[in-house]
Parts: sequence; C-alpha cells; structure tokens
Amino acid sequence: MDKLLITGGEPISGSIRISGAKNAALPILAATLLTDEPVTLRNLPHLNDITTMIELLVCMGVEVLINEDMGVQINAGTLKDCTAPYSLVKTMRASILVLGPLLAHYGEANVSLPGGCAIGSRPVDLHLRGMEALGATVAMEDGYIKARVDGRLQGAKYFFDTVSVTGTENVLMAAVLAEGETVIENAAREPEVVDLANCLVAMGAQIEGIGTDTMVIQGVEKLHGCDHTVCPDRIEAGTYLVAGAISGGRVKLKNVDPKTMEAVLRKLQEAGALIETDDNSITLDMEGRRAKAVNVTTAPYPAFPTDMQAQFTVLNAVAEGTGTVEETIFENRFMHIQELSRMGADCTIKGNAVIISGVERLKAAPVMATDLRASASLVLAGLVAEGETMVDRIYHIDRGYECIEEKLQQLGAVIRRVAG
Ligand SMILES: CC(=O)N[C@H]1[C@@H](OP(=O)(O)OP(=O)(O)OC[C@H]2O[C@@H](n3ccc(=O)[nH]c3=O)[C@H](O)[C@@H]2O)O[C@H](CO)[C@@H](O)[C@@H]1O
Ligand SMILES: C=C(OP(=O)(O)O)C(=O)O
Repeated sequence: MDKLLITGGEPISGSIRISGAKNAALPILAATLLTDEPVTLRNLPHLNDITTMIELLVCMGVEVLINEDMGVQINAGTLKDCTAPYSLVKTMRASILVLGPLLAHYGEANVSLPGGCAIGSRPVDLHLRGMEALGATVAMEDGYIKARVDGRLQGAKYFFDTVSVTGTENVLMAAVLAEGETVIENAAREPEVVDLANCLVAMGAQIEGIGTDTMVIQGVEKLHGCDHTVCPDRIEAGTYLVAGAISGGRVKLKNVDPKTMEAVLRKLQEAGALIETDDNSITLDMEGRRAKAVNVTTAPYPAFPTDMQAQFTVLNAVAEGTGTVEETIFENRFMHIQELSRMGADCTIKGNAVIISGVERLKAAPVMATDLRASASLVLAGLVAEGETMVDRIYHIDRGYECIEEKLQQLGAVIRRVAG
C-alpha cells in the first residue's frame, strides 16, 4: 500500500489549479445512463472514484471514449445489463447513484446495497422510498436492491425527512424521465446537486427551483446528449486553503467558484486570513501570522460542510486559543482525532463535538488514514509537524484528491509518495 512521507515546517505558498469536483462528476457520470446519445464530459478529475464509476458503466455495457481534446465521451446507448455488482459498489458508495437513472430509463435496476463505512452507517432508505414514491417496486434480494417499474415512473411529491445529497440526486435523475410532475421537497442545495441539475437541463430535462430546497420537475419522454464541464471541487479548494492558513502562507487557487465556498471562507477570515476573490480564483494570505482557533458546526449547504471539518480540526490544533468542531451530519466522523493526538494535538471528544486547544507545534508520527477527509487532515498536520510524518493507507486520499503530492510540492511542501 502506498504511503505519503511529509517533512513538516516548510511555508506553504504559491498557486495551483483546482480540479473538477468528485461529488459532481459522480452523479453526472450516472446521469449519462438516462440517454441513448453520447454525452461529453470535461474537467473530470483523475481520481480512483471516477475510475470506479467509469468501470461500473463499462461493466453494464456503456462505451467510454477519450476525445482528442481530453473530453470523455460516454455512450450509454450500448447498455446491456442493469446491474451494479457488489465488487464495484463495495469500493464506492456513490455507485448507488445509478439506481435512479437505470430505473427511469430501463424500468429495472439491480444495485448491490452499499455497506456501512468509516464515517457512519449511511443508510439509503430515503433513496429507496423516493423510488417507491415514483411508482417503483423495490425489494431486497441477496444483498441487492432490485427496483422495477412497468412502463414509466409516475411523477409525485416527495419530501426528504433528512436532507440527503445523493438521495436528492437519485430522485431527481429518476424524476426527469417520469410521466408528469415531480416535486422534491427538502432537497439538498449543494453546488454539486446544482451542477447535476444543470447538466440534466442541458440534456433536455425540465427542472425548476435548481439550487433551492424545492425542485419541480416536468418529466420528459427522452433526454439527449450534451457537452458539460464539471464544476470545481470546493472541498479540494478548501483543503489547500487550510494548508496555507496553518503555515502562515499565501496560496492562490485557480479554477474555483468562491460563491460556493462562503461558509468556509468566512471561517478562514475569522481565523485571521486575508481573503481575496474574483470570479474563478481565491487568494488566501496569512502574512506570516498564526491562525486563531474557530468554532464550526457542520450542516447541509449553505452551512459549513462536513467534508471540511477534519481539515479545520487541524487548523485549530495549531491555532492560538481553543475551538470546537461540531459534527451534525455523520455519527462517526472523528476517526482522525486519535491519530492527530498521536502527533501532539490537544483534542477532547464530547458527544458529537471535539474541543481542540491549539499547540505551538505538532510532532511527526506514523499515522493511518481511515477515510478520505480524515486522510487529508493527517497530510495537513504533517505539513506543519516537526519531523517526517508517514501517512499510511492513502488509497482513501486517492479517492478524492487529484495529484495531491504534486500540488503540495508546487506550493513548496516537502512530500513524496512511496510505493508499499
Ligand atoms: C458522493 C457524495 O456526494 N458524497 C457526499 C454526500 O454523501 P451522501 O449523499 O451519502 O450523504 P447524505 O447527504 O445522504 O447524508 C446526510 C445524512 O442523511 C442520512 N441519510 C442519507 C440517506 C438516506 O437514505 N438515509 C439517511 O438517513 C445520512 O446517514 C447522513 O446522516 O453528502 C455528504 C454530506 O454532505 C458528503 O459528506 C459526501 O461527501
Ligand atoms: C465522504 C465523502 O465521499 P463519499 O460520499 O463518496 O464517501 C467525501 O467526499 O468526503
């Protein structure tokens, strides 16, 4: 298993380009199943999760071509099998996103039930109830979700008891080909849901209320191909901004959308960062100062994202003062705390919150990554720790950070990957 070795203490400064968003690219790849025509996608990040989703499409019979201009052309008109097998679903929960498109387009979907994972139990009951609300029958057989509908799905009103990002995306993708009107209430408003909805509109879908908590969809009989550029990854961007903030550095990010990052940018300003933005770039400058501790509470967009809390725990770990990170989305997203404590962080978990008192300097240690953002937090900690930190099990990081060591090297970090 590959490892990352990081020698801490170098100032993190410079400029990098942010990649396309994993969490937008995954549902958009699934959405290509809604049409028999080719869809061209641009700005797809080179990540293990994207490869897994493409493998999943290919194993169902979909054709995938890389164009000369690096657009990826996906032709689902060749689909032969509506099954998402356990061997692929087990490595990536987002495989559940093929459920809505398969059911809406082919009247049939067999999707292995994703298991629990390192951040909580993560049920998919709301996805399934959404499909039932649209007229599907859903059964569990041998660990597979088997969803069926005779003819077309039927438009309906569906209220999400809990705001769910992939749940909203799945029901939205099912609704665009349903007969009649669907109203999705308490919908997720994350920028990645908006990017998916915009791609669906480019494919001929009729959706109102994009970016609000109520989407109204008039189902159409057929969708067509389109050319879509995936939005920038606000979580990758936030992670590199924290790298600048904890090291007193100056970091400029290109190809970002600052409007989708307001909660994170506000907290960085509260921590003492000077932030400048224009339409597609963000510059953070600490002017050599130490960050001040901040309190954050995760909640659905537009509030502070759960995918950024581990990184802000590291910010607090080396900041001046004491800050609290409260997690309200997932029940078990503090797996990195024990590892950070081994590097000298002063953290106390109390229920769904962690109280962190900043120390002057963390100390390098061998640490183990347990999930994607936990891994990112350990790399951040390594950047400011005294000595050489070894982060093991970085396959988690490769699910979500494109060329992380190259990008950090570009910002001045001393980091290398060792094959193991
Ligand atoms: C691929 C992708 O986009 N992943 C993101 C997505 O995950 P994902 O879409 O899986 O997360 P959800 O928004 O669905 O989860 C929110 C909460 O709802 C609960 N829930 C969800 C569905 C359901 O059927 N029943 C249920 O109880 C979950 O356990 C969790 O407590 O949103 C999360 C919350 O912003 C992010 O951390 C993930 O990075
Ligand atoms: C939890 C995440 O992803 P996923 O939902 O794909 O596990 C994440 O991106 O932080």
